[in-house]
Amino acid sequence: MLIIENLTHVYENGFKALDNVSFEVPDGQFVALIGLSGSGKSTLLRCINRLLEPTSGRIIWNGLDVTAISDEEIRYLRRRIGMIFQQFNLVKRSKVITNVLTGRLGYTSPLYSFINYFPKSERDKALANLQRVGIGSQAYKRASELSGGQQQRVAIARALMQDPELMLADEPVASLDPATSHSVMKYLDLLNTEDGLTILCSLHFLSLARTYADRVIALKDGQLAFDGTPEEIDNARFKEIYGEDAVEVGIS
Ligand SMILES: Nc1ncnc2c1ncn2[C@@H]1O[C@H](COP(=O)(O)OP(=O)(O)OP(=O)(O)O)[C@@H](O)[C@H]1O
Repeated sequence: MLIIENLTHVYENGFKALDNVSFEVPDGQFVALIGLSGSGKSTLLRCINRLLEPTSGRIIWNGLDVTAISDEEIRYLRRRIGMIFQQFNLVKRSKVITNVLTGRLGYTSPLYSFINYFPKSERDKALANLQRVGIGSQAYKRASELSGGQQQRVAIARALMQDPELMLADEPVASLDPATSHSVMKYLDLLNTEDGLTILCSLHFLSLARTYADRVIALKDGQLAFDGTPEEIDNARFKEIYGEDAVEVGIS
């Protein structure tokens, strides 16, 4: 269970990007985080794994007060929480499998990565995770040779090396075309339904949230603007979240 309690984040320049946000996510839920660009989605996701320091409020994850932990505990936290990003963040000139193996770094000796040696058990795990996201055959190509959708699946496989219990996805398909977006989203969906992985995923397109999420949380100007099922978002709610002039466009 993830509990967000009165979370506020104020950037150094004084801008309040998150304003007293509260909600709870039970284990195993697929939550889409929506809202206009600048509404605070990335800020919220980054507070959860302490890439950003919350200004006030609390985040409790599986009983652990994330807002009050030591640096040592932050390392443990980041091992248990996977994260993927809009720009994939791969080392493009390295092989796909090497990129995936770096996801295991919190677990194995740093010396392994320094000498570019990983034990067979780790390599087998990396290959299995690549197979899981449908790109086992690409393991020995350079990451730069893969398409955007494939690169994002490498990033998912890398996050899976941590055996995460929670996956944070920050606009994972915002750089991809519609068809490719589904090829990434369907694997997040698979990990959610087959492994019960809890997913918190920010998305630009509400239609993707409608297809994949159990629940939608919307932010507007850093405040919680909606929390409910995708079906509950009718035209009036849509305009509350995105503004009067907004029109829903599909991604199909
Ligand atoms: N380092 C920073 N210093 C000051 N303001 C910031 C900083 N980073 C982000 N912001 C501002 O905080 C607000 C929320 O940003 P955030 O990236 O969380 O929004 P978002 O909903 O994820 O948007 P996008 O969809 O564009 O990524 C924005 O207005 C942004 O300009």
